[in-house]
Formats: sequence, C-alpha cells, structure tokens
Amino acid sequence: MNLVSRISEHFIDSAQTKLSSTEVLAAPIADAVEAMVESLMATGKILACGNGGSAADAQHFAAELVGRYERERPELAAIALTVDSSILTAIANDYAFEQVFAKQVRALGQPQDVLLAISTSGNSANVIAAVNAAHEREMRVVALTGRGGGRIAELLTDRDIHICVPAERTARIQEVHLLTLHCLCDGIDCMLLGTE
Ligand SMILES: O=C(CO)[C@@H](O)[C@H](O)[C@H](O)[C@H](O)COP(=O)(O)O
Ligand SMILES: [Zn+2]
Repeated sequence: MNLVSRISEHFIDSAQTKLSSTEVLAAPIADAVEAMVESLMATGKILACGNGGSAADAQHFAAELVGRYERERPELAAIALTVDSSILTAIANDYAFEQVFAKQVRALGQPQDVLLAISTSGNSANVIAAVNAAHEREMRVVALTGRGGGRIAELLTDRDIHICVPAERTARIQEVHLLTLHCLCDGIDCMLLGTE
C-alpha cells in the first residue's frame, strides 16, 4: 500500500466533492442564512444536533455563533443539544436514545427558533425525532444531510431548508458539512455587519 498516494486521493476526492456541490448547495445555504438571521433578529435561537462527527459539527457551529467566527460582533443565540451529559444520559436511560434531542427541542424550542439537524445519512432516529419535535413547536428546520437525504428528506416541509450534499461517503459528506457551516457563519456575519 502506498500511503502517500492514498492520502493524495483523499485530498482530490474531497476537493472534487466540494466543487461538484457548489452549484447544488449555494442556493439552499443562502436560504438557510436568511432563515437563521430572521430567527436571530426575532430573538430566536438555533438549536443544533447530530451524532458522532455531526455532534462535533453542531458544537462547532454553536461555538462560532455564541463566540465568534472571523469578525467581532454581538453574541448570537445557539445551543448544541449534544453537550449536557446529564440530560443526554437521563433521557437515554429513562426513555430511549431516540429521544435525546427531541425532548430538548420540546423543552427549549419556540416558533421563532431554527433546528439545525445534521445527519449524513438522513436516517438517524434521534435526529428524525428532533425534526418532528421542531415541527411540533412550529420551528423551521435546516437539515444538513447527504446520500439523498434519507428519511429526513421525506419529513421536511415547504418552510424547511434542505442542504443535501450530493455524495455517498460519510467522510466526504461531513467535509462538505463543515464548509457549509462556515458559509452559514460568514453569511450571517455579512447580513448582520455588511461585507468587508
Ligand atoms: O464521523 C463519523 C464518520 O466519519 C462518525 O462518528 C459518524 O458521525 C457516526 O457514525 C454517526 O452516528 C453517523 O450518523 P449519521 O450521519 O448517519 O446521522
Ligand atoms: Zn468523521
């Protein structure tokens, strides 16, 4: 095995996936920026959830809204639903792992809030339950998916925004998700502060 050529293939494959996603994703990402700014300006907040690498993405995004992205600006309201081990273990233990995000959405969600639901397959049961809970709370959903969007694609309504990476491999989808999150941060900052 030639490790160097294997690594080179990862770089090339990742870059190609990002390039081929540009045309498909730019418009829904812009829609998501507008939905999030509308929410934040109406004293709403962004609730973010996902599993594994997508949990890390949810936390990464919340950190950049609450802290900062590239420019100084007022703090923005975002909560990753993946971080409170007491809440997560209590819900998983007393109800089901499927409910770990949904119960938090029902506890915290208001109609002016946005759920950022991240799942590369679109089929994680706890993210699906969170989407359903967001709809119960009349929240809009921004879904970051891949592989056609799975079951989440079927649940989304006209008010929701689907950012579905045209790729099959989890790692590649996650790499585009991270780029998407930075586009969202940049777009939100531009709408709030103007372009530099
Ligand atoms: O980061 C990775 C794989 O690259 C994993 O941790 C991955 O996120 C986990 O297997 C998740 O449970 C996958 O869930 P999902 O993206 O299908 O909703
Ligand atoms: Zn990963």
